[in-house]
Amino acid sequence: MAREAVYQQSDPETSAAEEVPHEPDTSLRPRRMDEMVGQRDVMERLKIAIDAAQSRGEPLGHILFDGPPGLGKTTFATVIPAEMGTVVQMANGAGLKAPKDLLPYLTNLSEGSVLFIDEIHRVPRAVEEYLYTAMEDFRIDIVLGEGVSARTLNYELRPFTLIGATTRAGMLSAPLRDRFQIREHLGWYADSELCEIVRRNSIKLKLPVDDESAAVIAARSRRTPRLANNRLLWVRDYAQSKANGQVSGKIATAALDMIGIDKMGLDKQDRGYLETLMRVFGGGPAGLEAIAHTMNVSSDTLEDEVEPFLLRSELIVRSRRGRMMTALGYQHMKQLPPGKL
Ligand SMILES: Nc1ncnc2c1ncn2[C@@H]1O[C@H](COP(=O)(O)OP(=O)(O)OP(=O)(O)O)[C@@H](O)[C@H]1O
Ligand SMILES: [Mg+2]
Repeated sequence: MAREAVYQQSDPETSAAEEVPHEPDTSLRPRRMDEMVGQRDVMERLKIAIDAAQSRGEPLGHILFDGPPGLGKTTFATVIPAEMGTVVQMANGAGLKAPKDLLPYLTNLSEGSVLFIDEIHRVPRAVEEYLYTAMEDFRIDIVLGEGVSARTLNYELRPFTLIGATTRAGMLSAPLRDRFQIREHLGWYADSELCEIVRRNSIKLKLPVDDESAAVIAARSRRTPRLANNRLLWVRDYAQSKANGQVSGKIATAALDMIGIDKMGLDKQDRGYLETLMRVFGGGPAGLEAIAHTMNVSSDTLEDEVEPFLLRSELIVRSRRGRMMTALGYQHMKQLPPGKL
């Protein structure tokens, strides 16, 4: 498939902060559970739940996935219905502004089918309340009209499974969170798992990639499958244009260096964050909003996409007073901490 055509199909709601376009989710995204790599514990628990639901002939319990972007929440939400042999409707929390926006999805449900709500933390409270009875009793009560002429209509729904995904589990209200029988946190991937993803996808892309190149790409993918795919696609372009389509460790390194992805996998935006915190705020503590304003990006982008990995890698810490560089952060940026000059 032509590169352009592939990119047009990529997920429109995910941010395009990367230097390279988003990966063609539709072609590299696993379609079945056994095509997925890693997240073994999560997978095992889900398989048990699916097995049990199928043998009882009941719909699967509602499932909530949380974790940083690109770790497989949407992928799980698409492979689970495939395993169950059922259909899935995809909605986004940001699009469900009023209760009426929820209705077409709920009334379209077939028995045992799945409704996936991405970014479920963005569902407003007024809509969320309709989800409570839908999830618990497979019923919705709609109020029509206003004041004395208002009447309530009760709709019976077909038993279904709600799958919610969020990067911000903390923003979910307790009543909503508690209505999910299964809650799974998706964590970062091991380098060996990313290597395996790169290896499998290079086969799909018909691009021979040796172990060394796969290791370079994996090590620079911030423990995130989406980034591993993006990096792999860029390495493919680079190799096709500069090395007759032959990928080696050296070629992969040169390709990723060229788009500003360093040895740890940090991209320009990640380093821009560290740079800002170091130079403008003297290493911190600095507030998220202040850093976001200075960098001219949204604080949501920083909080969802940039900070989790920097925190995990201990390049920054978060305290009540704000974000601060760590000694490791300074070391990575090849700078001395203030006071050591
Ligand atoms: N376990 C996995 N095995 C193989 N590939 C994976 C796995 N998880 C994710 N991927 C790949 O990474 C891509 C991004 O994953 P996905 O869209 O599921 O992330 P997400 O958690 O929904 O991210 P976001 O929070 O941005 O919506 C997928 O299209 C798929 O190609
Ligand atoms: Mg997603």
